[in-house]
Amino acid sequence: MTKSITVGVLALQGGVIEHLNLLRKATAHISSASSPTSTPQPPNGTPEFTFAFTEVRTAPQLAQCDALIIPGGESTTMAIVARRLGLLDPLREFVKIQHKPVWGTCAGLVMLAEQAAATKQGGQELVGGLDVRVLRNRFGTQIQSFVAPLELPFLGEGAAPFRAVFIRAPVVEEVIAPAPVAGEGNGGEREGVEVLGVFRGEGGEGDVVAVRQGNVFGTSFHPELTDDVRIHVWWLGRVVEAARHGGLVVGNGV
Ligand SMILES: NC(=O)CC[C@H](N)C(=O)O
Repeated sequence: MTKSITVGVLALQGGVIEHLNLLRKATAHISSASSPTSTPQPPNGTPEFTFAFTEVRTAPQLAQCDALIIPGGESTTMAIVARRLGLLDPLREFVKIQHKPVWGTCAGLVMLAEQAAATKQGGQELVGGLDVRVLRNRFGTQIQSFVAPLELPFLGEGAAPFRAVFIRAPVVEEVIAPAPVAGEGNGGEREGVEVLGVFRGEGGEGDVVAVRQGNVFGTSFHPELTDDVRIHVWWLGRVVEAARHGGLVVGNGV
């Protein structure tokens, strides 16, 4: 039987439509090579999954979702609106108790961090889920926005660099719970944080701009502002994997 996977984009503020557009475009690339349809297909021709993409503004809408994107925008505003709509605790439950796949871009990455430095006075509320501390606005103000080629090995060996768009972007300044090195267990607890992308600007030592911890993925930059579907395709692949395993994305392998 075909299973429907509902992917939400948190639509309180920020780049919602751009993500929805690229998600729709990405589905064309999820199919197996032998069946050029918009959904993954087993050999007998019945799609294993179909995707539905939807905007999320309320807790009941979130409850319909199998996976969620928190877009770029302004994390302080998003947190205030989420609090008013009673969405903060349902979001925390979605990420940290139900372990559903979640991807945060830019402000979304800030929301998914357990800690944020350079927050506004009095702090800001976060959803959490990634054991990292982010530093907001690492690359300056809006007019200092830039595009730079970024090597992302998780996109495959020899993958062309990704044109990464940085707009008042945060960086991961500290990984609080790193992924264990091969051979070392992590005591059966939740898996650690894998660094999936490092940006090396001029003279810089390298800024961590893409991380994953189990079901939670975060990027400092904005793939939805390009026409490059590769990261959306990769992430939807992880969502399909999670659906096959009944929720949690298992293991650290990418
Ligand atoms: N483009 C963005 O999403 C900017 C993020 C913003 N600086 C924040 O901290 O929320």
